[in-house]
Amino acid sequence: MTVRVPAKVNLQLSVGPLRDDGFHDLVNVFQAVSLYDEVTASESDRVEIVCDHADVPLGADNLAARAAHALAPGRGVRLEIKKTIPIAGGMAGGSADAAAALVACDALWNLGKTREELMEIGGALGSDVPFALLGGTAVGTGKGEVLRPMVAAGTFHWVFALADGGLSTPQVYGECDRIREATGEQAAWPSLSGPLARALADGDAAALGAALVNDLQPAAIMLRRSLHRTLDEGRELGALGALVSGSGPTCAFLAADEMHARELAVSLTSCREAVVASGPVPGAAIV
Ligand SMILES: C[C@](O)(CO)[C@H](O)COP(=O)(O)OP(=O)(O)OC[C@H]1O[C@@H](n2ccc(N)nc2=O)[C@H](O)[C@@H]1O
Ligand SMILES: Nc1ncnc2c1ncn2[C@@H]1O[C@H](COP(=O)(O)OP(=O)(O)OP(=O)(O)O)[C@@H](O)[C@H]1O
Repeated sequence: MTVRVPAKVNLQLSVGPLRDDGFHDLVNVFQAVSLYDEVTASESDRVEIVCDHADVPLGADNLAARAAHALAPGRGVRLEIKKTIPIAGGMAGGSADAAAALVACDALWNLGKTREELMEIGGALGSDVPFALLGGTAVGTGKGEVLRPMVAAGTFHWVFALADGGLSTPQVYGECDRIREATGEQAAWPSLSGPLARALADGDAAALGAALVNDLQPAAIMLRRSLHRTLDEGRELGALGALVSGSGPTCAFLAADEMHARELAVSLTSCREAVVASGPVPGAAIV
């Protein structure tokens, strides 16, 4: 049972005040993009993780293993993960694998859960997991797990500048809080950007590029200064919009069309690798 699952980019990541449970209330506009991991589930007497990437943990802390356990505690499965989504890159790779494992195990074990039921289980594993099951373009509130699909016309063309090494998501949120405290900035209650929603509905890449926003960006740059140069380089090369993806360190650039995306990708020099992708695409699905 093989499931293909997309990465995400955050088009609007507005971070509200820190809650008592250690999470922040968000307005989080996700778009699923055509960079995919694949998870294959097969019968086994224990939970067993195999992965083609050395940086991914193979124990019970692997998000795919946690997903299998959440679906049917004590039941065995072999989960083979093929990674393309950067690890700790701000594109929800681990969450994507958890979503894929939920879909693959549900099918392998004939559990017949609805997508909504899987999203509910996924939400307890990580804030980004429900969106990896839904795909498309959607706005997440709460921790990011309460999702409402958004209208997006046409296809948007992206370039992702992949960095060496990752950034820890809790550390980036913590740095965001630290900066706010140091500057005396009060975290505003977040709301969906009207210009962003209109740009999506109109399929207007230039307007979307101008509306992209990520409140975690200053924190990610503080922890990885080189991101500033990468973002500047993309803007100088004519990107319609440039921002850190989620908690980083991947940088996302919006291009005018497919050709523009390819040109941008080959011209970027201040990153390990630049890849092109388009969105929106569907969420985790059996292939
Ligand atoms: C940065 C984003 O990727 C944007 O989509 C997400 O907000 C993070 O989602 P995720 O990786 O699934 O994160 P989780 O595993 O749920 O949470 C990891 C840690 O990130 C911080 N966190 C996450 C989500 C949220 N709304 N507020 C937070 O402060 C918390 O410190 C939490 O302990
Ligand atoms: N299947 C998995 N793939 C990648 N990382 C995993 C997986 N399971 C657990 N992890 C752990 O989770 C950490 C974060 O990985 P992940 O790739 O999900 O980060 P991310 O893309 O920045 O997440 P997000 O965008 O949701 O904040 C890794 O450093 C790794 O130790």
